[in-house]
Amino acid sequence: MTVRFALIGCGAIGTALLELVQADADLQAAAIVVPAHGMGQARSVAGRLAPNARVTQSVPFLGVDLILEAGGHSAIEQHVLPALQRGVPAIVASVGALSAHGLPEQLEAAARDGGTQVQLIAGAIGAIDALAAARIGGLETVRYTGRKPPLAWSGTPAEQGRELETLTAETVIFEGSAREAAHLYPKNANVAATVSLAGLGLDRTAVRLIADPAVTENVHQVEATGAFGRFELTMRNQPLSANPKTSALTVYSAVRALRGRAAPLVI
Ligand SMILES: NC(=O)C1=CN([C@@H]2O[C@H](COP(=O)(O)OP(=O)(O)OC[C@H]3O[C@@H](n4cnc5c(N)ncnc54)[C@H](OP(=O)(O)O)[C@@H]3O)[C@@H](O)[C@H]2O)C=CC1
Ligand SMILES: O=C([O-])CC(=O)C(=O)O
Repeated sequence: MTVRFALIGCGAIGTALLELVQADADLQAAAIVVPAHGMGQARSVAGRLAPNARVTQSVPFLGVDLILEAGGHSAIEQHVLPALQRGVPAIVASVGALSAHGLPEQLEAAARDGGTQVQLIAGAIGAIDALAAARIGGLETVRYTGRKPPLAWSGTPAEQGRELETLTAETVIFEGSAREAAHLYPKNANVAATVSLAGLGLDRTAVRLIADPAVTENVHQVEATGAFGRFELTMRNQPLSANPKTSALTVYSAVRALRGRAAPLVI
């Protein structure tokens, strides 16, 4: 069975994903969906990595079995909700978008109306299976700390009142709930949203974000306690050269989710 997918967004994740799946016999990039100003660049990526894909500004009505979103928060309302309503299943990378009040419920309603399902990928973090399972027994505390090199926070509120390029010591740039973190840092705190949605929820998950000149990786730490016991997780992820805000593991997580739709055995 060949799964024909539409890729939403053709930036760092989208391009690296196309590169990894181009030789997969049972996956076919049927469409690449981008904003008007991104059509030229997406055509050039398609020419190199997905010559049979249509480059469009909206998900085609025909010939698409699945959509994979890697376009940013705005792509959820623009492309994912309508696709779900028409019965097309979706895999979502921009999990932080679900920090908007009402959006998780809208996604659920759209998927229910379309008789389909939306999958949020684990992305740059691990142990989401353990956390979601632990929730069933009852969680007490979940803490998430995201630590990245200073320049990975450029173009974010972390720049207010400080020069990221000249930081000499680790600096806490945010402390608060996962909901606030995901809202304020849409390109850097998707993991905060993922951890909270799997665990204690967007408002009860404590988040710290740190700009640290001593690290070269994107470091994600989760500490959880509950009836299951406790765990501490540290991920030291290599950033993508095309976008240092984003870890390479996010791409692998998206590819894994995609391959899982075509594979006869899934782990
Ligand atoms: N779940 C996780 O663990 C992680 C999730 N992410 C999220 O994944 C998403 C993609 O990341 P990444 O590839 O690194 O980001 P990039 O900025 O490299 O690529 C995103 C691309 O999508 C385009 N785009 C913007 N809006 C839309 C839209 N409405 N429809 C289609 N395309 C759109 C952008 O265009 P333009 O630049 O012109 O706006 C850009 O080309 C981001 O939301 C990011 O925050 C990232 C890392 C981890
Ligand atoms: O890719 C990462 O390391 C995490 C990230 O950007 C996010 O949580 O949005």
